[in-house]
Amino acid sequence: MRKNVIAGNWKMNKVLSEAEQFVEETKTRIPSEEKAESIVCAPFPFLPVLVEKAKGSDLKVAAQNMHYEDNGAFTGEVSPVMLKDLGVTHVVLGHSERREYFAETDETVNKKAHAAFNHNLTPIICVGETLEQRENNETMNHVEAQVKQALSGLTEEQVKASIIAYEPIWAIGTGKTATSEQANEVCTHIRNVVKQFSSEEAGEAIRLQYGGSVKPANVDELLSQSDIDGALVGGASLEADSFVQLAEAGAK
Ligand SMILES: O=C(CO)COP(=O)(O)O
Repeated sequence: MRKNVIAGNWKMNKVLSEAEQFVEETKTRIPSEEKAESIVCAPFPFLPVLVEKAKGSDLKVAAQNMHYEDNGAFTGEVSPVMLKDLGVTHVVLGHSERREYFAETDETVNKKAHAAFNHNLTPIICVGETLEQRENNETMNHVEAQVKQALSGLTEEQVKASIIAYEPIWAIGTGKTATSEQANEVCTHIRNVVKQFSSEEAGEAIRLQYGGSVKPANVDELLSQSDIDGALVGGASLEADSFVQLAEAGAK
């Protein structure tokens, strides 16, 4: 049985005091780690404080991006070495907003996935199609190419440990959720792609999240689907009560 993983992606929101308050309010209310994984993906400046605050609880702290090099002349960037040193456990890679606004490519996502594993960080790799691609029936091919390139060169064990978030771009922040059938159809395809690309076992083990206007009212239906093992949540993860409800849904 794959354990659900519920991750709140705060994007560029909150100030430190609000972030601290969120962790204070949620860390004792989320389900135990044996039942579901609960993660907050916070802006870089909050990470050390949040890791410290979440210590001893089941809440994990993730970064929303990182560079693939360990160190060097990359002004403004943050390395996997720095994240690991802080006690961060997961890192979101290739979010569609980074692909669109910050020139993230499948190639850099792949380099970052390798860098994450080199430093014992679990990557949450985002893939998904635009509305135009969906309307042109290109969803499956597009997502398949993104998945194959992101996972290229990883070992079977690394593929098994990866998390892929399927986030149709047209459903992000729009209030338009993919139907649970639409979401599952793509996740099933991703799982089959991983089975062919890596191994049957890796395809069974890898966890696939859905993201795009997930909220407490639709999360149960999405998580009940055969190939959806969690959610990557933007807007509805910003409030403590809503995040706790989502995390609880992951443990059902
Ligand atoms: O991009 C997302 C999570 O990474 C989804 O955002 P929303 O849940 O706000 O649609």
